[in-house]
Amino acid sequence: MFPLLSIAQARDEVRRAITALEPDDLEITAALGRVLAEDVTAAHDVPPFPNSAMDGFAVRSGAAGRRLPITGEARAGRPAGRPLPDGEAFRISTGAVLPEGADAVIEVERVQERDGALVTEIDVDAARNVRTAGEDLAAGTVVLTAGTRLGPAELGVAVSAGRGTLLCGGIPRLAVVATGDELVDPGEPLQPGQIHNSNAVTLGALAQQTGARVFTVSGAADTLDETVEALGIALEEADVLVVSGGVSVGPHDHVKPALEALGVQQRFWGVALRPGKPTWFGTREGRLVFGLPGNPVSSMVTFLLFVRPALNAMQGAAFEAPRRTAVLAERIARFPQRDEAVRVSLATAPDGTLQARPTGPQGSHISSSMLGADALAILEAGDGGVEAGTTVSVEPI
Ligand SMILES: Nc1nc2c(c(=O)[nH]1)N[C@H]1C(S)=C(S)[C@@H](COP(=O)(O)OP(=O)(O)OC[C@H]3O[C@@H](n4cnc5c(N)ncnc54)[C@H](O)[C@@H]3O)O[C@H]1N2
Ligand code: MOO
Repeated sequence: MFPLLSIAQARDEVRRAITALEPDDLEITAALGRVLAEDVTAAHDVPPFPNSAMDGFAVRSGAAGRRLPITGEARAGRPAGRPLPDGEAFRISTGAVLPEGADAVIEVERVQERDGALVTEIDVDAARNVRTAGEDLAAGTVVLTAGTRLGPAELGVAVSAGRGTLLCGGIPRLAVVATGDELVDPGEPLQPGQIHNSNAVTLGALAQQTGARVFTVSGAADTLDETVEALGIALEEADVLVVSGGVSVGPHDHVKPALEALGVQQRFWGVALRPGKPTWFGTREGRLVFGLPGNPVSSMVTFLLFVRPALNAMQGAAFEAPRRTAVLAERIARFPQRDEAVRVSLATAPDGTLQARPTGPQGSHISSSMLGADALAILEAGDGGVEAGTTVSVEPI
């Protein structure tokens, strides 16, 4: 396993092995959660025309107390069709085109209406209740950039900008194989020595959350033959294969020899990271294979640090989310040999600083330490501890 790579070196190895997937041209209703593979430019001004922000009357600006005959109407989708003559008012609905000749809208509740005319109750300044063309999105400007993950708001902006389809990064096809004789499916009773296979569920869920299509989740017993068979089947279809467990140095750890037998080329094995030391990474013809340590926290942390960036980049998004800094709310003992990814919850202190508080005991088997974790605080290896009040680097989960 030696020499151990640093987290950054291991990530560089992963980054180098990635090829972005072929993009898909998608109907916009099918693009939620996908990564934009092109810049989106506003095809026209949004709003496309000056319009009213209120139900009321289109008028020329002027002092209170004017009497203006109501001689036309502009409704949403049905413009008045002629300019507003001086000294008159057009009835207007919210969102209707402001007629030429008008420069303001007076709300219906600010006028007295009698005998086909209105009397203004207030001074009306120019531009009152008028939404100008392009005030939201100006024609020709880039409103969304390639690499953006598309949520409901992004889809709405793209539609307003004139788009009905979007070019989106491809979806990685991902397989999870959990290895170990001790594993039992969720909800099944446990016999002596058995545990529930939680990693298959957490890793599949993390992959789905990162935009991958998890097409198979399977298990393999601790024999070389069965491991080769399960990994071989998964590799047929997968862009990314995630294997849980069996990557350490035990006599029943068959993942590495199995991958070797399947022609997967090792890129690294071993990272100076706690939890996650025995993390393994290899490739076969552009397919990525991650062997993640079996401890439940180790597998989640190494997924977040290595697999998630790869999935993001394959879809055309940034490889890593930018790190932030936070102030430690409690002292943390340091680990002498490896950098440590401490699960922390984040909160903003009254003075505005971001505070990071460990989620509790940090053993790699304490799956509950992932509950309520907002980020991984990356602490450098060393002696002693990192005191409360120290600024540390955190990676959002
Ligand atoms: N002699 C040494 N032993 C170990 C070393 C070492 O350097 N020298 N490293 C330790 C570290 S660190 C880790 S992490 C683990 C990783 O081992 P494996 O990846 O081979 O994982 P397993 O041995 O298969 O399992 C470890 C642990 O996790 C539980 N597990 C496994 N799969 C699942 C699953 N799908 N769902 C839930 N829990 C799972 C398993 O029962 C074990 O308790 O190795 C150390 N040993
Ligand atoms: O590196 Mo292991 O993942 O400490 O528990």
